[in-house]
Amino acid sequence: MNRTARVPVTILTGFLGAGKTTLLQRILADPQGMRIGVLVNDFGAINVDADLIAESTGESVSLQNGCVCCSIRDDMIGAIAGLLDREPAPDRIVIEASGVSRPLPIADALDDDALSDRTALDGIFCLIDGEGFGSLDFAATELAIEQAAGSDVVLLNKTDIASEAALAAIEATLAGPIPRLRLIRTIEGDLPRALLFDTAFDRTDRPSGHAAHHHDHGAHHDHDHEFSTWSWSHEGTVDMSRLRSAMRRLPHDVLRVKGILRAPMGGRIVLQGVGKRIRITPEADAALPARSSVVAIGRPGTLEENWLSDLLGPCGVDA
Ligand SMILES: Nc1nc2c(ncn2[C@@H]2O[C@H](COP(=O)(O)OP(=O)(O)OP(=O)(O)O)[C@@H](O)[C@H]2O)c(=O)[nH]1
Repeated sequence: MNRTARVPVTILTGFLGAGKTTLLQRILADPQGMRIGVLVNDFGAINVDADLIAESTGESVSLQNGCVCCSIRDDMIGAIAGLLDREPAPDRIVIEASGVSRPLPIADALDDDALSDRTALDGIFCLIDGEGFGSLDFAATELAIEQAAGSDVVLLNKTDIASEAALAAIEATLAGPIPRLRLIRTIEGDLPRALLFDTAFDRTDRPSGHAAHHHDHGAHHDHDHEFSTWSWSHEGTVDMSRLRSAMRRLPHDVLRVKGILRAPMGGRIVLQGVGKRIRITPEADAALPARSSVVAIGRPGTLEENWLSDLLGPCGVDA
């Protein structure tokens, strides 16, 4: 790509656990000759997503402990500029927003003086969890719809485990607030590359980030009031059966839990929980992580400060 050309930027958004990292891993597993710069934002203190994609790309930046659409917006602008400055520069950039962020303020940030001459917004994709959407509380449903409304295309994901009735209900729910809804049903974010990149979406009917959702950067908007995160970290390995038992006792108020843990026999254990669906996957061939780390996200005030450490502490084997 010509160094003076603007680098296309794709934004992946969608509520917690909808499948953004899975789609990003899919893109990076088959970059089709492109050098892809990646920015991964995790709302919690530990960026599990960054570790999950780290083996696929050397061109990634991770931002955690805040949301790129508001509290760490300036960090995002600096991080994207940093990606563009790398030698060789990326051919395109993919941003995985945190599950609680709105996409339009991220798109607006590309108009910042530091980026406007160097980047061009390509597409905004919103993943929706076809199986879990119906169980979201009111506020989370609203946020997911807002994310979808601010996107070019909705990827109605997890269609392998969602009922046809659930999928049809989601489509009907989105069609109301989003008159020109473009929706594609997917499994693990799988869609043809031609639909993902260089799509030249018509955005004339889309309001700008600020108009779209009264999103005040700064004092009035702060995800800390909407979501809380809890983290647990342990230097040693983790006992699988105790971990399984702990996850059976995961409080219902937890919206999302994920982690990468040190496996006793070497390798790692990937923990993924979205709502009631928990997946614990031993990956014996993966590199042993430096430590075991788990992050959980829920609503403020629903759980004690130390609940995650109390739950997972007994799973730790050695330090
Ligand atoms: N059955 C099924 N599982 C899926 C699909 N897509 C993703 N998953 C699983 O859903 C869980 C969450 O997926 P992620 O890709 O980590 O979701 P995310 O949107 O990046 O999550 P956050 O970054 O925490 O918001 C993981 O266990 C995935 O393997 C799908 O189409 N079908």
